[in-house]
Amino acid sequence: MILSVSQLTKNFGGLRAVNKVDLAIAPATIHSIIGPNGAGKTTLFNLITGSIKPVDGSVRFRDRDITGWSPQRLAKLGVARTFQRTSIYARLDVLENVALAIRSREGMTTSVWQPASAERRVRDEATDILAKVGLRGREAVLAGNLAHGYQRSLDIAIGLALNPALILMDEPLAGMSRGDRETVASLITMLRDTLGLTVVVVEHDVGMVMRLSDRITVMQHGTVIADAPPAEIRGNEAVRNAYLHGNFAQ
Ligand SMILES: Nc1ncnc2c1ncn2[C@@H]1O[C@H](COP(=O)(O)OP(=O)(O)OP(=O)(O)O)[C@@H](O)[C@H]1O
Repeated sequence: MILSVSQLTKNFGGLRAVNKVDLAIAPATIHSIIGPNGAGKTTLFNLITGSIKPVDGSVRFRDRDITGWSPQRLAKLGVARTFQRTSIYARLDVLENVALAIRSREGMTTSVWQPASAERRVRDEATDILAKVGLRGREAVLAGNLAHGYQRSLDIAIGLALNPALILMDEPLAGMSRGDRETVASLITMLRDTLGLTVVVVEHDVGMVMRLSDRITVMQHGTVIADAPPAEIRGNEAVRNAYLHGNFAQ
């Protein structure tokens, strides 16, 4: 397993938002976490990515205990995340957004203080990453002027700039048109198939999750109620009951 979560627990006051959660993520897979509103998905995600600390339990990445590590430390180890709201700088161009992330990975200061060769290397790498996510030809566009779907692709490019082995995505399809969702879904598949990355996705679009994922973990009231490949999840009665209004008809 590339990532293992064991008995992870987090309380908010009297509320146990994440309750003794176990999770095992296999390398080079797309593993989705779904569940109704308030199930604890985002809290679990934040516990894994280090933005909050658990009261109990542990998170392991490969052979290392990373429980409570900061996002910066995790990034150095190869764990990246993308956010529900995009983390792009709208007033910088597309290339510069990725270049910033590369410089930050390398601990470089602003470009004027760098030798030209170092800066060229950064820009070449940024250009390569943008090509991978389908943004070739859009390097000079101001990020804020990109269409919504492309902004999400840029977000993913920024994540890739950290050179991760594992990328965690918080609702990558949220608020998108059908066409944009298809674009981002293909991109996520490419991350696994072409780049060999492991992708963990928290997502509300159950229909897309079913098509996209190798494995799905379903949460309700802070606990895991099912963990299986999509075909099994589809037929799972506890999961059906957790979702009112027949979400699985999609
Ligand atoms: N910072 C916080 N302080 C207090 N309670 C919180 C906090 N964050 C989350 N909660 C509560 O913890 C529970 C789990 O919330 P969480 O956001 O993890 O669920 P979720 O499955 O991601 O839901 P959604 O699908 O609506 O985003 C909810 O009852 C929520 O109200």
